[in-house]
Amino acid sequence: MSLDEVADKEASSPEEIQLVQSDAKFRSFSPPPIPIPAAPSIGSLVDSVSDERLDVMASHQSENGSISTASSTVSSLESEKAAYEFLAQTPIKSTDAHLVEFSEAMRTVAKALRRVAEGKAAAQAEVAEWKRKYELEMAHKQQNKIKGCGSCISCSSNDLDKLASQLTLDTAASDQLGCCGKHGICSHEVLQDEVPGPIQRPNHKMVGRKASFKLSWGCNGDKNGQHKHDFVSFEKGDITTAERSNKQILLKWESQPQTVLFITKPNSKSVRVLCAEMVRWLKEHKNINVFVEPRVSKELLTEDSSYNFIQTWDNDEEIKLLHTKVDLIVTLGGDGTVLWAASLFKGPVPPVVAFSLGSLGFMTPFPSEQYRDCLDNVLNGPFSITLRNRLQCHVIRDAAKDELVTEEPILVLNEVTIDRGISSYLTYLECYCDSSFVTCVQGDGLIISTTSGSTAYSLAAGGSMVHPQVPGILFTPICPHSLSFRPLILPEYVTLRVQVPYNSRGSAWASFDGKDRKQLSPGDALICSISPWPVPTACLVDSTTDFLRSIHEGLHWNLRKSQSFDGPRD
Ligand SMILES: NC(=O)c1ccc[n+]([C@@H]2O[C@H](COP(=O)([O-])OP(=O)(O)OC[C@H]3O[C@@H](n4cnc5c(N)ncnc54)[C@H](O)[C@@H]3O)[C@@H](O)[C@H]2O)c1
Ligand SMILES: Nc1ncnc2c1ncn2[C@@H]1O[C@H](COP(=O)(O)OP(=O)(O)OP(=O)(O)O)[C@@H](O)[C@H]1O
Repeated sequence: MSLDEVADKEASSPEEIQLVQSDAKFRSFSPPPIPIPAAPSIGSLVDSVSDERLDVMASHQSENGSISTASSTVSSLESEKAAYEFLAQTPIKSTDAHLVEFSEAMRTVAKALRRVAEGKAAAQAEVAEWKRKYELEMAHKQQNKIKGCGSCISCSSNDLDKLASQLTLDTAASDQLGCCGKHGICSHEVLQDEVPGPIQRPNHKMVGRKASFKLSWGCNGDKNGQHKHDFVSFEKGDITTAERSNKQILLKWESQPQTVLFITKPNSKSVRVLCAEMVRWLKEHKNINVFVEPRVSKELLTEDSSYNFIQTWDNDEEIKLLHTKVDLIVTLGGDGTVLWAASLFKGPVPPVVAFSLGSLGFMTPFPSEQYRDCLDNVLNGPFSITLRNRLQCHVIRDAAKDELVTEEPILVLNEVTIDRGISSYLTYLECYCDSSFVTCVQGDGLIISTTSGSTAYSLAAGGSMVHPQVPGILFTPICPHSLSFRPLILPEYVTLRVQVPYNSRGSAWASFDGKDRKQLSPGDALICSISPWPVPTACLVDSTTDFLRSIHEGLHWNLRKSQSFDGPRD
């Protein structure tokens, strides 16, 4: 008699039959099978009930409040009846235990596979970064072989080799150690004599060599200050802060900038008019080559065919090469236009001069009415910049964890938001920082923000405002359903992993600078770290003055009428 037959015999009520049948069905699908002999005697049947099964039964009994009953049931197992009763009454519970055990084992395997996939993404990012460093170094050496370091008087080739060999640090700043490493950062590394553009328009003027520039770090506004990478000295075993990190960064052209890219807010008449005026002024008064977006090119040419000097692009491949052609980006719009401009560059970004034609303008300090003076100052240089870090975000799909190539990383200047989308359930997210568990988010979602983005969505969700030059990553919950979930600011060198657990009730949605919603299903993860490609934005005055001005004027930060002198005093 098979176990099912035994059970069938004992199960007399329809409910019991159902239970026993479903148990049999489960058993046939359950991968770790309960050892069941084909035609057992009652003795072997009892023997075949594993220790685990007894444990389950014992715990089942103790759960029901009678440990003593459990032991008496164990002893009575020796009787046939008790065995049948046990099988009839507990099959689902015991099989469930196996199923739970099995599914937990599967989850562990899945987790391990996902970790591998995530490690792969991080490794790919690292490999890309090392490749870039290597290519920069090779290009740099090549250039030096050809013509030496003409622009940096005090740099010798020995220094160069020494500096090149120091290219071991991970930070974006240290990446840029080059022939000007002692005194600043040279842009030679990203310059090319010839631009391998895929499609050259016949009537378009070829864009010349990109202008080179140098970055230097001033100290407390001292514009002649020197750039140093070592913020900490530990001579003679004593740790001291050698340099303050909050230095103003200056950009000084070493050759005249020749090409400007315009990025403009769509559907705005005032922007269109201003763009047409600025483009003509730059061409006629500064002899600058101008690139515009295809939409703007159409608009300008429809308006006046004499704009035939402007250049544009036809496809994404050409966008990828823009950074090799463009010396400067001019944006006309609000913060959203700066975000849009940054999103076009998946690698290095030329300096951005942002004119304010929006309502807030945290990242758009230049007044559009004075564009001539502003552009004159920037084209002549030197000018202060804010080096705004971006976050690179990799989405790791649970379903694609075995595939070699993961989805392209997405770069954000403000933040990546993981929220509940249209779902009305709480978002449930597991968060890790490097390999340490951070927390589980249960609420509307989570914002992982750059310090530039600290005044945007993160601020609205209760995060702190942080000077954009501070190297950090903000970790800000959105409406957490917990009283103690305060926002965090983490150091810029960490890698964050946000995972939708398998037992989440629904999907989460990731959006990048408020765009490109991507669904994250249970098992999917998002990995974020600081990108090696910051966005250098030109300052009207300097980084700190511009930042404070934007929070005063844009947000009316801490605006309160002053208390009058007239009243009680100490
Ligand atoms: N509740 C909120 O505050 C909320 C909600 C969704 C998105 N956002 C923000 O909107 C950004 C997208 O901007 P958009 O212009 O494309 O969308 P949008 O047109 O909806 O404008 C969003 C507003 O955020 C401001 N803003 C953008 N970046 C900022 C920054 N770094 N500092 C201060 N203010 C900033 C813009 O000036 C604008 O007023 C997202 O990155 C996100 O930070 C905010
Ligand atoms: N060149 C562009 N192409 C496509 N979309 C753009 C472009 N520039 C800006 N946008 C989009 O247009 C929207 C509005 O832009 P922006 O924030 O600059 O203007 P605004 O809303 O008038 O300014 P503010 O937000 O300061 O009031 C943003 O969502 C942005 O992504």
